[in-house]
Amino acid sequence: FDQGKFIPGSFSATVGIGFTVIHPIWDTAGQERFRSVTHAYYRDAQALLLLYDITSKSSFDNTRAWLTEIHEYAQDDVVIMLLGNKSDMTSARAIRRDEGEKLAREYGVIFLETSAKTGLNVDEAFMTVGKELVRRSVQFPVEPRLHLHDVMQPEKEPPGCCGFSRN
Ligand SMILES: Nc1nc2c(ncn2[C@@H]2O[C@H](COP(=O)(O)OP(=O)(O)OP(=O)(O)O)[C@@H](O)[C@H]2O)c(=O)[nH]1
Repeated sequence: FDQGKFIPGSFSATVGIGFTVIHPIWDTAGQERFRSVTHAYYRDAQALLLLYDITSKSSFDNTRAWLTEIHEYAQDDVVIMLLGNKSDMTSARAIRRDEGEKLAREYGVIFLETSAKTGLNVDEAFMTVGKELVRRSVQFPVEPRLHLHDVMQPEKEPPGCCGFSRN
């Protein structure tokens, strides 16, 4: 997915294809069988976008399991966004918007309905996550974990004049 839309024909089971905007973006596979692999991807993530398909009840039910698991494994201050994707497929809709909103409220995460096909709310989703990351970094600035003096060697006296000797 690129420039607010998905690229037709470019879909496959994905376990880590990404591109760089500010931070790397990883699209991990949502299937159960990849769950143990995906821990590694999202454990240190600052933001997570969790997508379900509004035409699929099972995909919606699956996001509840993901939200529970993310609470356990992800960083405490991670920004989580729940996205109900395929909102263009109105006639096949299986999950109402208010059901998505309710789930998001339950887990205290941000919610939007998107369409990767038409681009509806795709930019908004990334902008909202970006703004929330900035807001949190201003509100709760993170102490640097590594201090320069921890890694710098103390300056040593040069061994004699000019640092070399002649035989
Ligand atoms: N109409 C419509 N189709 C979409 C939309 N987003 C994705 N699709 C289609 O849905 C199918 C699955 O898309 P993927 O992006 O591979 O789904 P996924 O959940 O990431 O699948 P995995 O890579 O297995 O995790 C593809 O045929 C896409 O073309 C959307 O917003 N609207």
